Amino acid sequence: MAVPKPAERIEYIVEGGHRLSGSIEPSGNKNAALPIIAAALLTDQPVELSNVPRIRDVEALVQLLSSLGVEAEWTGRNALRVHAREVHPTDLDPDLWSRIRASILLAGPVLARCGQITLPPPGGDVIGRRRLDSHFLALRQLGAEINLEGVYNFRAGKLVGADVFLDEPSVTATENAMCAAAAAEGTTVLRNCASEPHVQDLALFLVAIGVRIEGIGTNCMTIHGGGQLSGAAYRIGPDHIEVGSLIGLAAVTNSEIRITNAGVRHLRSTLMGFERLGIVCDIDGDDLVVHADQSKKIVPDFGGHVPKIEDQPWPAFPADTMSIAIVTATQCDGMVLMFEKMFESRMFFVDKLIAMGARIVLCDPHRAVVSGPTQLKAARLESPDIRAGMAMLIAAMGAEGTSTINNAQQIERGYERIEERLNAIGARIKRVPARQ
Ligand SMILES: CC(=O)N[C@H]1[C@@H](OP(=O)(O)OP(=O)(O)OC[C@H]2O[C@@H](n3ccc(=O)[nH]c3=O)[C@H](O)[C@@H]2O)O[C@H](CO)[C@@H](O)[C@@H]1O
Ligand SMILES: C=C(OP(=O)(O)O)C(=O)O
Repeated sequence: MAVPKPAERIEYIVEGGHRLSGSIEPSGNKNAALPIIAAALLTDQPVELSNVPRIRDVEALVQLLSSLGVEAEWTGRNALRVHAREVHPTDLDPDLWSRIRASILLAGPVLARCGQITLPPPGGDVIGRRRLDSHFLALRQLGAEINLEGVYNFRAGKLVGADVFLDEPSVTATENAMCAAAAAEGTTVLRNCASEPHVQDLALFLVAIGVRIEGIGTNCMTIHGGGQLSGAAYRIGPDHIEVGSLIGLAAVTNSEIRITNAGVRHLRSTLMGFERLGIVCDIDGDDLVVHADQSKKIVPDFGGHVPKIEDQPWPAFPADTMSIAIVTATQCDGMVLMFEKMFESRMFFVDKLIAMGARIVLCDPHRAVVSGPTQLKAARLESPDIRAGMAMLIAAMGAEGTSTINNAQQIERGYERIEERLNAIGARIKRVPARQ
């Protein structure tokens, strides 16, 4: 699958009102695959990755690796071999580098490996200001000199371990710092760091190539750097955001589905969020079963007060599941406050749900009150970002009539062959090139 040029737009035509049934397995975690592929540059030995989601962001990162002179080849549908025998961080194509957020994840590994890299500002979802200050703060403390005039230039004669306190638990800043610390001489303590499942996955990958790390899964990691790094075979964990999306989808379409190999140990906050909406899943080994007969009654707070679902850094409810929870709440009985604390533009897509018949009051950029249930009606939609796009796809599948979702290539940045996989369990989605 080639990375789309910006003009290559995809449209989904979605027939609403069909129930789904059967089993579906989530893909590997996008936000784990990206830093792990980047971290494969820390070693000059081959790395074999499996369960790699074959999505647009990953394909774009693989292209970035090739532009650095790194061998990266698909050895199976979801298997990627990366061999960074050499890394040449020169003449980088700004267009390619600014297409995805994850390009910034190469800063730590390439700096560690080559002593310098000059990056164009990264791209990614337009969901509010996306500060990089925590990346700069951490890499500077590990010995990097950083010049930020126009492009971002990172240099380091030698990276040296340090006691780093992040100004916020930024996911990608933690990941960059972990990679730099893995190569830095001595011990690094990373305090106030992120601990999302993808951060843990990256840590386990670093361990697999020979880095000693304590505190994985907590907000304080100790990384013993500077050792010889090897190659490894590593399997990427399931995408808990995709699992959350499938729960929402099943609830909105009144479907019974089994989500296989769902990685249930990372789902507590997600399940708790959906339980507040009256959606209870059964855990069966590592599978999750969403039954069709959900009460979908919003559970009020003690004393009958309006409850809220709010996102926060891990282990709280994930920011990337918020849009999915909002569309799900439109089909639930009662009132709930959705509080998106992390991004200031992620909630604006609710105007599309309102146009479809949802009762939502957007109080400010961070808070929306949803009152349900309401029957959604088909509409012509446009996806602004990965998760809002998925939320629209869910809305369209639960709506009366046939909807069109334009800009659906955004959804494909994060979800692999989603129309094919959902059609296999009963959805009616047609994927077509967008009419210009
Ligand atoms: C490639 C990748 O991995 N992208 C993920 C990564 O982005 P990314 O690493 O860019 O996100 P960050 O963790 O840096 O921060 C996300 C936003 O939350 C804010 N913030 C963060 C921590 C905090 O305690 N308080 C706070 O308000 C930040 O200022 C920022 O606006 O993490 C985000 C938050 O889980 C996810 O939405 C993105 O999908
Ligand atoms: C915001 C997301 O991705 P990115 O950080 O790559 O833009 C996401 O995965 O929802």
